[in-house]
Amino acid sequence: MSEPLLSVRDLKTQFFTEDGTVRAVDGISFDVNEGEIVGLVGESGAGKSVATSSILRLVDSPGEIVGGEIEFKGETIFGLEADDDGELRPRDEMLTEEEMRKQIRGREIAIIFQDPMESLNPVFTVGGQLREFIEINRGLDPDEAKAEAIDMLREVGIPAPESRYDEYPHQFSGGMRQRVLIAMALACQPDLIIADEPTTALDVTVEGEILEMVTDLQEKYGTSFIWVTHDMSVVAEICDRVNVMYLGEIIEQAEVDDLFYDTKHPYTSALLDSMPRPDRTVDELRPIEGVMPEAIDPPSGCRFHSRCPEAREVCREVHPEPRDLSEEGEALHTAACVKHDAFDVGYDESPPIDTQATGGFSAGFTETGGEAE
Ligand SMILES: Nc1ncnc2c1ncn2[C@@H]1O[C@H](COP(=O)(O)OP(=O)(O)OP(=O)(O)O)[C@@H](O)[C@H]1O
Ligand code: NI
Repeated sequence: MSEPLLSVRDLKTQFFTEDGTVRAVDGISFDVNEGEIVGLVGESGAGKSVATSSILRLVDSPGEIVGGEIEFKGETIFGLEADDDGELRPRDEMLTEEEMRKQIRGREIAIIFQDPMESLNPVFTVGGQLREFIEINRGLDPDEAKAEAIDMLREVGIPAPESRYDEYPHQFSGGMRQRVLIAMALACQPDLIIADEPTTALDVTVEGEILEMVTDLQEKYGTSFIWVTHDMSVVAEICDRVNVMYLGEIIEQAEVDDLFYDTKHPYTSALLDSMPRPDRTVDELRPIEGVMPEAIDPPSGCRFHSRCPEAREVCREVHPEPRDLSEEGEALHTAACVKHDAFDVGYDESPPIDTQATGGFSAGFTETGGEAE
């Protein structure tokens, strides 16, 4: 197999706040291969955005990447080594801040955010901004860059691109603005586009159209994507492989069909049960019980145990690292859950525990309530 385009190993990013250390990304590993759309999925606060900004080394104080390796096309975006005194310092071959700015960000790795108005300047025309971006990054002269900008607007499905070129961002709908950002991301022909929930704010029809367009463009240009979302139906629609995040960790990683039809982590099952599906009625929808604990003080053992319907005593004690649970000859499928035999820590003998998901509390209340009446 060829080298992955991007490889992330044991990445840790923390925020040093007054209340303590927030372990926003706590040792995640995953790859992105050429031409793949890789999903990063999980509830709000799971660490998806911190993970993607770490890849571009765009973590602001009080945040810091404190460990791990990020390799992109054989170059070291992040990597530490111990010096003679045992202190960790950046490895010599780690790209400098200037190299990140000039070579990587926007050019080789582009990023698209949820809110297009963060990236578009309201006082300049859409076309002007796109043209300038192409001029600067690709060294084209203004006329060539304008022609290219119009082509790109057409490419992302903006009708009458010649006339819309001179309009301002507020004259575009949310969906059209998001298409402009995709055009901008594609304009430098990057190898990787990171999309951080770009369709979350859009209505479902517009979202569907954009996802379809992205799939087409991906095939045409062969660009790799990391697609961040909390929505499993988006994952189903466009991803080849998926990483499920919970409280700073990747708890399951698989090809999209394996994730849906051979789910191995109870959190992934819970996410899937909470999602509307054509083959289910609304009554069958089950929201995930409880709230995600704070990343500043994660639960002991498995971080999901406090909300897990299958939690046992051992889950409170053992912190599982993801393991490959695929059969021989199958694609990689990792999960971090000790209910699988591969972990061999005594799950089967361990007594079940009450959690927010087993109805431990609510069952108690209903019983007493019933008796009182
Ligand atoms: N500047 C910051 N200072 C302190 N904590 C932060 C900061 N930025 C993020 N965090 C914390 O890091 C954790 C991960 O946040 P992140 O934004 O990556 O979540 P997310 O999965 O992208 O969620 P969402 O779906 O809401 O975008 C959260 O606990 C968040 O509170
Ligand atoms: Ni986010």
